[in-house]
Amino acid sequence: MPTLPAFIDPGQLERVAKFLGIGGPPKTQPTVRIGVLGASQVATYAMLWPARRVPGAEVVAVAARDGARAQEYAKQHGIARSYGSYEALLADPEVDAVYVGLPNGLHGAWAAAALAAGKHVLCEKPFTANQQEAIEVQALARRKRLVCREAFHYREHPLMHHLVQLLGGGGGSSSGQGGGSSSIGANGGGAAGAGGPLGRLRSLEAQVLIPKWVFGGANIRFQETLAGGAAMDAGCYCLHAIRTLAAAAGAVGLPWVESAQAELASPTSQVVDGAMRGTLRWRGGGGGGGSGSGAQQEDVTARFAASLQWEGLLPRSTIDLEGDRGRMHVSNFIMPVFGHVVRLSTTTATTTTATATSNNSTGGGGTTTGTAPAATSTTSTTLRVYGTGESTYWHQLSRFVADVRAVDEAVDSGDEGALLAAARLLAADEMDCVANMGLLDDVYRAAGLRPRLPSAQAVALAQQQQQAAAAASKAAAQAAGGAAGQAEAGTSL
Ligand SMILES: NC(=O)C1=CN([C@@H]2O[C@H](COP(=O)(O)OP(=O)(O)OC[C@H]3O[C@@H](n4cnc5c(N)ncnc54)[C@H](OP(=O)(O)O)[C@@H]3O)[C@@H](O)[C@H]2O)C=CC1
Ligand SMILES: O=C1OC[C@@H](O)[C@H](O)[C@H]1O
Repeated sequence: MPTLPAFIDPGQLERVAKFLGIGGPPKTQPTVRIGVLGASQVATYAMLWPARRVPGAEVVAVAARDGARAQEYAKQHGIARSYGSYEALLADPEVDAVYVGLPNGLHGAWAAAALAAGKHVLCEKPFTANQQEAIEVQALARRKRLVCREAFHYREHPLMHHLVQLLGGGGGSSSGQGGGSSSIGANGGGAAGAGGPLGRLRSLEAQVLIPKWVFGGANIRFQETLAGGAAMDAGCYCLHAIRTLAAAAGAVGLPWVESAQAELASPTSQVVDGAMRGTLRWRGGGGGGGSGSGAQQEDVTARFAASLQWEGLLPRSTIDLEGDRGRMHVSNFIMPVFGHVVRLSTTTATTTTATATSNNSTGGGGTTTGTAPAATSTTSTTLRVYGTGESTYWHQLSRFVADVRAVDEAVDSGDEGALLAAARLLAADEMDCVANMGLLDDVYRAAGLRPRLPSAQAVALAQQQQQAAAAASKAAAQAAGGAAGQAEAGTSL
């Protein structure tokens, strides 16, 4: 039997097969019937492939702006119904939930239209064009008692659950050191208390860098009227991961944006960022960091870097955390199923029990026992966390379907406890989306750019600007013509 080279993970083929939606249990549970807006590639891998393997999820319809393309896509993927407009899909009574995989500037409008039609929504990231739009869409979801979730698929993967548990210090090694164990541990594995094995969290850094060869200049990510920009596309992951991990480690409340710097995608646009970096800060406080000590804590800082014009060869997504007892590096947190690494290094001040024999003034012998700092030792652990080997999208869809069912059942039953649980579930999505979009707005402001606009507003603004520019150039031409005429008249006198 041939052996695989050591650098090839033997589970990888199986994970790739799962990513492609191959295999899986028979579908026996009641189904959430999903409609997809946009006959796109992202819909294929983020929704259609996982739906083949998620019990209770079924894609029943697709809509594209062009009916023939929708039909072709439906045929290719075995989808029962296709529509030539998004409105037509939303009018389908046999669709329970809608996946919005459209350009950023259209997310809010189509999520709202889907909610108004009584459908639950899974909306691609970033949730909307800006925070105001997020507030409005989520308020509608709350009123309609429908799930409306931003598709941060990475957060549902066992890797992210593991990191959250690790930083929260839940469960794990009784050694209190965490890093010393051979495995970080599926159950958290960290020290009980602040920041887990890292100790009190001091700083975090998240990077999502997309090589410049990946998207051409015409891509939606560079379009002003589609709410493009690197912070929107890649930065939203950074901000979300930073918020999630800092909260797990005990940082209280929302950070503020201390500074941000944008690189414009093209010299002709004063709006679209090709790259964005910045710094966030949480004010430390008594008891922050989860220690419960009540002592004054230092601030926590976070840096992020997002790019759509990175010089590197392959996409890169990393998280680095530093606490007062160690540091952690996580690679490929967005697409962990294709390989990722968590490297944890903890430094422990070891103490020894020193026993000394001395003579005291009475001449009798005495023994003094005490502890003295002896040395520090650093332990590094590297591991991968794949869980069952399912993709981030599979985990996302599984949870979405479960939550849609829970909310529908609560509403149908009218049971008070179930309704309360459902309201909490909707509130969690609302707070999360609104907070992330608020940070994105602040990042743009700190970088001297304006927050993005929903497409309808952006198009109207672009038209106004064009009209104003045309009027100004006409006026200038007239003024120049008038001046030339006067000059001519002057010379002829
Ligand atoms: N979760 C993830 O892993 C990923 C998420 N995304 C997110 O998904 C969204 C879509 O990105 P991506 O798939 O790259 O985008 P695409 O350029 O592929 O567009 C997606 C779909 O949007 C529809 N669309 C509607 N109006 C327009 C318009 N005016 N211009 C262009 N397209 C339009 C098209 O659907 P049609 O013509 O068929 O109606 C198209 O198929 C973004 O918000 C992005 O952030 C993207 C990639 C990965
Ligand atoms: O996962 C992703 O990777 C590349 C990005 O440009 C994309 O929008 C994102 O969701």
